[in-house]
Amino acid sequence: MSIQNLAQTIAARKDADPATSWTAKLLSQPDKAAEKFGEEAVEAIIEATKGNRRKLTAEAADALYHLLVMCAAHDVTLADIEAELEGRTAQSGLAEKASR
Ligand SMILES: N=c1c2ncn([C@@H]3O[C@H](COP(=O)(O)OP(=O)(O)OP(=O)(O)O)[C@@H](O)[C@H]3O)c2ncn1[C@@H]1O[C@H](COP(=O)(O)O)[C@@H](O)[C@H]1O
Repeated sequence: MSIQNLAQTIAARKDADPATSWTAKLLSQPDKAAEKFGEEAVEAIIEATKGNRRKLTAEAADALYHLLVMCAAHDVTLADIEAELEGRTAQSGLAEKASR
């Protein structure tokens, strides 16, 4: 699944029943969403330091999913994040030209 499709799926869970959807449950509990992102990020770090590529891939997917849920719980969308990244690309381009 693409990150864009995952973000869309998460956004669509805002009106879902927290009893049947883990995503809806986290969206209704922003602090829990943040806690889960922290846990998954630490698990990804552990696998990275162990050099376990397969487990790092799985933990990175968990961390990415929970990062998007945490952001969605605060109405920060993937488009917002992409716009932030785009702004940095433009800035670094300017900095590169200025340093020439
Ligand atoms: N990508 C995910 C995803 N990744 C992880 N999880 C859930 O996150 C929960 C917590 O993960 P953990 O790794 O902590 O699970 P755990 O059982 O505690 O295991 P460990 O901590 O021991 O590793 C589990 O219930 C997982 O199923 C996810 N739940 C949903 N999605 C996506 O979200 C969509 C919507 O799903 P619902 O949440 O069911 O609406 C799905 O179609 C998926 O695309």
